[in-house]
Amino acid sequence: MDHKIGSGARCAMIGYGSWATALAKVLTENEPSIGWYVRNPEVLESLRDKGRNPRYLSNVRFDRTRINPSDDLDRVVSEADIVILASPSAYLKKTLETLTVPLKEKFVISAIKGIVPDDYTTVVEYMHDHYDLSFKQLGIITGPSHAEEVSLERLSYLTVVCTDPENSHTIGHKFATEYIKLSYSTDLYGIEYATILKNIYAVAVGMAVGLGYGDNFLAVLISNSAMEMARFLRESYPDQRETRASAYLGDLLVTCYSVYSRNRKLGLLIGHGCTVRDALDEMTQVAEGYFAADCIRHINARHKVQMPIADMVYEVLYKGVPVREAMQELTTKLI
Ligand SMILES: NC(=O)C1=CN([C@@H]2O[C@H](COP(=O)(O)OP(=O)(O)OC[C@H]3O[C@@H](n4cnc5c(N)ncnc54)[C@H](OP(=O)(O)O)[C@@H]3O)[C@@H](O)[C@H]2O)C=CC1
Ligand SMILES: O=C(CO)COP(=O)(O)O
Repeated sequence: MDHKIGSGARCAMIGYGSWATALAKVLTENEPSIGWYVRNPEVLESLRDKGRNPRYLSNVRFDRTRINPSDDLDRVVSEADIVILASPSAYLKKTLETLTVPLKEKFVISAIKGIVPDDYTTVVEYMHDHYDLSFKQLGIITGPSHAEEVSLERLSYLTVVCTDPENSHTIGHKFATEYIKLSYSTDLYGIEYATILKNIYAVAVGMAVGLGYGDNFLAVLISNSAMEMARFLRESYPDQRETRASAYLGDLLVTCYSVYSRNRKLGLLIGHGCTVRDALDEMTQVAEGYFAADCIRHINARHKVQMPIADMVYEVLYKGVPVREAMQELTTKLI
């Protein structure tokens, strides 16, 4: 396979949470038809009969002639050229467990912002290692983009990352609408880790807000988070990259500030005094930062990058350190 994507390449969405639903909406603005793997019978029936996902972003109405929802993963994948992974990272393995057809001839795009737990690898690394895919047939779609705003057609920027810029542009054209603008990059490693780290920092910001810290401190916490992210990328995988671009800094900012952010909400609940267990139980959507805090700690044991903010989040989430004490200690390490 030469890994060149043709403009007529057919897309399949894997997952039916809020991000999968938002991306499917965007794709169907341009694509005559997309495949869609939906495991949940209630969601499947509703998408087929009413063109609506009853569980996530139920405000979105799909043109039913443009979606092909199915609970047959093999069929959905067989009929596609581009497979878009959009389930939470923690359920990726479970989501793909019924797949028996090979992915070797496909282009696989991750829309996931998390680490595969237990494996301690990013989604791109996981697909490369376990499905024998070349990095040339793997990509990312990301950016500061809450599903809720995308569903309301509020202007958002997405970045497509592939090793081959021509492939990025072919994919990007499929997502370009009046309310979605595209950027492109080849920094697979840096952007994927940025999407993971920003979730941990948003948990830290939520904690600080919940504890009663003000805007002045939040600005310091977020600017230090941006530096910590850049330091991790520089020291773990040096490359020419502009970490102030929207796929890095922009995504960090939106996740730290937006009321839609699930990671910020998790931190907020803990800052307000919930136990970690109660806060997780309270969440109705996935906060990837919870899993990422543990995974990054594990991965960073190799790189030994100074990460006081990620360490603080880990200590609170996994070691039972009281959040007020941990945040107080962190304040002595920020500049
Ligand atoms: N939401 C957003 O704005 C954005 C999200 N992302 C990323 O997209 C990815 C998906 O997140 P998002 O769509 O928001 O998640 P949601 O919380 O909206 O949806 C979670 C999905 O996971 C499924 N799920 C829950 N528990 C299990 C389980 N035990 N086994 C299998 N599947 C399960 C849910 O199915 P069910 O309802 O049946 O339980 C649902 O389809 C994440 O990596 C996130 O970081 C990226 C950009 C923006
Ligand atoms: O990645 C996101 C926005 O760009 C979504 O962040 P949350 O998962 O914290 O809601």
